[in-house]
Amino acid sequence: MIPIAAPLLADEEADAARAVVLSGWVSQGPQVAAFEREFAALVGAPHACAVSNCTTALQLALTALDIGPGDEVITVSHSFIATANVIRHQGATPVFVDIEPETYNLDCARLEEAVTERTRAIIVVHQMGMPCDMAALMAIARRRGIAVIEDAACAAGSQIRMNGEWAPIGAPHGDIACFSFHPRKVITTGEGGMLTTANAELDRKFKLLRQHGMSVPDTVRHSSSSVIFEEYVVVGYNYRMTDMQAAIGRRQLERLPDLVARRRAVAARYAEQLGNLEGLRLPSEPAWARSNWQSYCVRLPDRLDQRVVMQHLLDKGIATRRGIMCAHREQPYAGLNRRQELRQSELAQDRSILLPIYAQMSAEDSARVSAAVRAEVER
Ligand SMILES: C[C@H]1O[C@H](OP(=O)(O)OP(=O)(O)OC[C@H]2O[C@@H](n3cnc4c(=O)[nH]c(N)nc43)[C@H](O)[C@@H]2O)[C@@H](O)[C@@H](O)[C@@H]1N
Ligand SMILES: O=C(O)CCC(=O)C(=O)O
Repeated sequence: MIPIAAPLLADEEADAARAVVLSGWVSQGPQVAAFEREFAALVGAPHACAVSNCTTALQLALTALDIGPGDEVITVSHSFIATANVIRHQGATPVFVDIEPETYNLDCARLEEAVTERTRAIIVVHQMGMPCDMAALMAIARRRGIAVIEDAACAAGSQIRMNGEWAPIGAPHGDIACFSFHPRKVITTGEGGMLTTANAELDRKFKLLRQHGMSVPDTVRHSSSSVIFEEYVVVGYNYRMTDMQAAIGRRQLERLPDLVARRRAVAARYAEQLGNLEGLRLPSEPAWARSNWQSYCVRLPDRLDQRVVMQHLLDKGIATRRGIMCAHREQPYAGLNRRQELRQSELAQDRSILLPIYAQMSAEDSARVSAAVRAEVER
């Protein structure tokens, strides 16, 4: 069976987790602090804050920006449902903008028509690891005074060229970037997330909010020679990452450049093997983007039925997924007023499929997938 995805975890990660277990300190502690420092350095961000997953990272981002009832947050419907859910959980209103079919990312040409005087933030998704056009987006956001949160759940290791310079996603290019370390992502800690920002005050808020609003962290009190009484200065959450997870994350970070290089090689093989198929549209990078290829999404010819193609591939032992879901088609969002048609989002969900891609995928396996796709298209 060729899976849709597979994390690359080995002895290094197992040994790192074992060492933490045997150390006796397993909750958020020195490993989390080191993981934050190393992640910040890798993406070129002044600050990083580790949390339990990317969904809680997005929630903290909105909370730190004081987004709540009466506020509107612009995002895409075409994303994993957590992107919309975090807006709803704040009591704010998600406003969906359509995507551009080439990158599956927010169509910046459709952005301004969705802005109102209530728009407080944009959650822009770097979908499947492909950077969104941040130059175009930030020009609009800055002009209109709207905060920008990057949902970089899939985008650790992706790069964008801004003002002539290549930079990792997460620098950040908006106000806050949020990452996921779910096993379906390029690097994993089982569950896990990270917020990066250049704003020290926002970082201070994230670190307070993730740990119950506690004024002096338990780690500090634990190693203090004088008695300290902590206070609880805001209504916080428990969104901590454990030291076992962080220790695994540190080993995964060391692998990140190699993991991305290997995924890029798999994507290049797909492009070569599937490039000349009539009616099949392959993903491609704009000149200013380098994807980590978290997912490889192909748009099927209109005459093919997505589910039938997926079943034929599964019958041959090849797992796929349908195009990224659209939140506006799910029950919790069915009654939401829509400000624009989401035609490209719906077409992307209904007419695309995600092919298997992971760092350790053999050339033989990607050739098998390509041959199976070719058979469907030429059927
Ligand atoms: C591109 C999108 O990818 C993912 O969406 P998706 O539709 O592929 O998600 P799901 O179908 O729920 O996929 C999760 C899959 O991720 C794999 N997976 C999940 N957890 C594990 C794991 O621990 N080990 C291994 N080996 N594989 C794991 C399984 O194949 C599982 O089916 C999500 O991560 C989205 O957030 C993302 N936008
Ligand atoms: O639950 C999932 O499938 C993905 C969610 C995720 O990536 C996260 O919250 O970190």
